[in-house]
Amino acid sequence: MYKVVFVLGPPGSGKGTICAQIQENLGYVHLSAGDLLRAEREREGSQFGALIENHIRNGSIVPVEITCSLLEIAMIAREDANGFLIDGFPRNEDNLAGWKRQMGEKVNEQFVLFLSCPVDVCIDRCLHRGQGRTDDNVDSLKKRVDTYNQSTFPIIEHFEKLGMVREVNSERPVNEVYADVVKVFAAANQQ
Ligand SMILES: Nc1ncnc2c1ncn2[C@@H]1O[C@H](COP(=O)(O)OP(=O)(O)O)[C@@H](O)[C@H]1O
Ligand SMILES: Nc1ccn([C@@H]2O[C@H](COP(=O)(O)OP(=O)(O)O)[C@@H](O)[C@H]2O)c(=O)n1
Ligand SMILES: [Mg+2]
Repeated sequence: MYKVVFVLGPPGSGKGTICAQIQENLGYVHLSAGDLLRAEREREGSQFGALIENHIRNGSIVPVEITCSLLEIAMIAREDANGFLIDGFPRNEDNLAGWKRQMGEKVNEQFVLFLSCPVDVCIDRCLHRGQGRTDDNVDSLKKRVDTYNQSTFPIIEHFEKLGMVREVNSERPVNEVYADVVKVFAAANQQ
């Protein structure tokens, strides 16, 4: 069984930043669904490049069969891992249903780390992220925030009802956010 922590929050809430630090210090392997999709988009011979780029620019969600397979392949490649941080997934009902079908029997879901941050702060961070992403522009960001509110927040609520959500306010400086996140992991791993 793979041990899994889902990391969710609006675009720019700091998911990638915090996951990198947890990977470095706690030995979980960081798998960003967005990074895996961008790598697949660039892969020579991929049938999905154009489809993925359309979704990314539109801030809409790629069909789960593609994303979940990329995640599973990446997990199989790191079977030695202590656990996995699944960053930016599941982002809608389709993601959640597909994950349950494909991975439900193979994983132990520890908790959901929810990085909460006001949308205006998140948008500002994305506009200054400096990674040259095709979706860090005002038009795409509006759509990404809509998708977050309409499709992703209900998934967080679903996990909340199951008692699985650990919310950390990520509007604060990274070191303060990280300190609280470490406490969440420490508590979860004591059980
Ligand atoms: N707590 C924070 N305070 C200020 N800036 C942050 C914080 N966390 C992340 N950032 C910056 O905001 C941008 C988005 O962070 P990132 O980790 O890529 O977020 P996400 O993966 O949730 O979109 C990056 O430029 C990052 O350096
Ligand atoms: N589960 C996912 C995650 C990302 N994506 C796509 O990839 C884009 C970028 O996701 P990301 O996680 O890298 O974005 P951030 O929240 O890190 O800013 C999303 O807006 C979607 O178009 C997806 O389709 N399905
Ligand atoms: Mg990210």
